[in-house]
Amino acid sequence: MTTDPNSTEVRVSDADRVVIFDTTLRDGEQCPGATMTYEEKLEVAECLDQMGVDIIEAGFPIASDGDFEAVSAIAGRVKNATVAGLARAVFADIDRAGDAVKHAKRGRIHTFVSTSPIHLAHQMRKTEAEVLEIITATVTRARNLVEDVEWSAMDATRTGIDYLCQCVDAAIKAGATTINLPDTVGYATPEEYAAMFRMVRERVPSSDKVRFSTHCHNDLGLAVANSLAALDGGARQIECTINGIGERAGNAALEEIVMAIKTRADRLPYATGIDATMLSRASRLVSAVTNFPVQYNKAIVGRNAFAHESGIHQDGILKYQQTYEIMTPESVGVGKSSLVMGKHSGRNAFRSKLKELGYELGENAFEDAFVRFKSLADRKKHVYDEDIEALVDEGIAHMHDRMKVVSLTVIAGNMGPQSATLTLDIDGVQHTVQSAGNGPVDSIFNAIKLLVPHEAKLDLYQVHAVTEGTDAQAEVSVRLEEGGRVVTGRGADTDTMVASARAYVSALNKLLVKRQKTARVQQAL
Ligand SMILES: CC(=O)SCCNC(=O)CCNC(=O)[C@H](O)C(C)(C)COP(=O)(O)OP(=O)(O)OC[C@H]1O[C@@H](n2cnc3c(N)ncnc32)[C@H](O)[C@@H]1OP(=O)(O)O
Ligand SMILES: CC(C)C(=O)C(=O)O
Ligand SMILES: [Mg+2]
Repeated sequence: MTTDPNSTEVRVSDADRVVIFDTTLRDGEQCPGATMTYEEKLEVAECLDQMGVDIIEAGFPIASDGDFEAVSAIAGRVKNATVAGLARAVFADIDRAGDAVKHAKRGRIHTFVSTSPIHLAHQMRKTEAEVLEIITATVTRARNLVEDVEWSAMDATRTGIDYLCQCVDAAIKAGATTINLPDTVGYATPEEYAAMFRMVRERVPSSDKVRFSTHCHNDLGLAVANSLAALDGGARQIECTINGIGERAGNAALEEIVMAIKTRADRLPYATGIDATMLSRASRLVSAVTNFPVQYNKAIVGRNAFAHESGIHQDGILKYQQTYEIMTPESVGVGKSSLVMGKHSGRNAFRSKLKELGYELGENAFEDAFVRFKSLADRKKHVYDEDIEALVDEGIAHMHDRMKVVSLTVIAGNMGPQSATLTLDIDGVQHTVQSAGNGPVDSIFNAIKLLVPHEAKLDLYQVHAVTEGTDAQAEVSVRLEEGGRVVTGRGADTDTMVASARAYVSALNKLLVKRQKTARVQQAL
C-alpha cells in the first residue's frame, strides 16, 4: 500500500473514470443562509470549471427569475463543463430549465420525482402507477429539448427495490442518459447503498446504456462514505458540493471525495478530472461568498488539516513528513504544513521555530527559553511568533542581571488601598517586601524602591500589546534617569503588572552596570 498521492501504482481505465457533478450552486445554495448573488455564482462557476468539474448544476431555473438568469449566464460562459438546470417532474419546470441551458456548449436537464412510499403518500399524493406515467412523460419532454437528461428518484433509499427498478426502467426507456439514486434524507449506510446500485443495475435491462449517479446527504455523517461505496455498486457519477454545504447537514464534500480517491488509489481504483491543487481556493471562495465558515478541523480544507501542535507529531513531521500526513498540503493547494507552537509542543519543534525566527541559542539559553515558552503557553491560548521573539529577547537581555523578579502579588481595584507584595532575587538572595501606592503600578515601583533604594527619576512608562486578544502579552518599557545617566528597561508578560515590575527591574539592572562602569572610570583617573 502507498500513501503517496502522486503514486501511479494503480492504473484506471475509462470505465473507472468518476464524473464529478458539482451542485454547490443548487443544493449547496439550499442550505439556510447560503444564498449567493448573481455575480458570486458566476465567480464560483468559473472556479469550478477551471478546477475540472465535469458538470455544474447551476440552479433551479423555475425557482425565480434570478435563478434562471444565473443558470443562463453560467451556461453561456462556462468553457468546459456541462451545465445542468434542475426541474421538477412538471412540464413548466422542464421547459424553463431547457431554456436556461440552451446556450451551453453542453446543457443538461436534471429532472426528479419522488419514488418512496412516504413521499408519494404525503407529499406528491399520487399512486405508484401515476408517478410511473409522470416519469415517462417528463423525461420524454426533457429529451425532446436536450440530448443530455438526468433523472433522479427522490428519496431512492427509502423506496422499495421493485418499484425503484420499474421507475429506473421507465426513465431509461424515455431517454434518460444519467440515472441518479439519491440518499435524499441521509438515511443509508455504505453497504446497503452500494447494494442498491448493484441490484438496480442487475435488474434493469438497459442499465449498461446509462451512467449511474450518487447524491448523498450528510444527516448521519455518512455522505462521503456512501458516495464512495456506491462506486463499488457501479455508480460513476458523484454529486457533491464544495465544503459539503447543502440542505440540512449538507451534501457529500467534493474535496473529500476527490482526495479519498486520489490518496487511496489502492482501495478506490478510480480517477476524477479534478485539479486537486485548486481545492483550497474553491473552498475559500465558497466560504467567502456564502459567509459560511469552514470548520477548523474540516478534512482537506480546514485550517487545521495540515497543522500540528503536539510535540510528538511535530517531531515526526520535522523528521519525515509522511509520519503524520497522508497527503501533502501542496497537493490540495495549501502552502505548507504548519507547526503550531503551544503547550503540547516539544523541544524539537521549538528549536526549529527559533531557527526559523533567526535565533541560535546555546544549550542553557535554549533550555531557559523553552521553560519560559511552556509557562507562557500554559497561560496563553495562541503563542505567536512575536510572543516567542519577545520571550527570547527578554531572556537574552536579562541573562546577566543581578536582580530578578521572583514573584508579585498586586491588590488593585477601586476599593483601595492598592498594594504590591514583591519578591526580588538580588545577587542570589531572595527579599520580599510589601508596599502601598497610588494604584497598582505605583505600588510595585514603591516596593522595588524599598528593596533597591535609588534616586533615579521615572522618565517614561509605556505599555503595548505584543499580539492581539485579551490574553496577549504586554510589553512594558520603563525609562529611568539618574545623574545624567538614562537607561531603558523592557519586560513582557501576559500580566501587565508583572511586565511592569520586570521592566523597572531591568532598567535598574542597567543602571547598576552604568554606575559600576562610571566608578571604574573614576578609579582609573
Ligand atoms: C431534494 C431537493 O433538494 S428538491 C429541490 C428543493 N429545492 C427547492 O425547493 C428550491 C426551489 N423551490 C422553489 O422555488 C419552489 O418550491 C418551487 C418554485 C419549485 C415551487 O413553488 P410552489 O409552486 O409555490 O410550490 P411549493 O414549494 O409550495 O410546493 C411544492 C410543490 O411541488 C410538488 N413537488 C415536489 N417535488 C416535485 C417533483 N419532483 N415533481 C413534481 N412536483 C413536485 C409538491 O408536491 C408541491 O405540490 P402542491 O403545491 O401541489 O402540493
Ligand atoms: C433533487 C435531488 C437530486 C436532491 O437534491 C436530493 O434528492 O437530495
Ligand atoms: Mg439533495
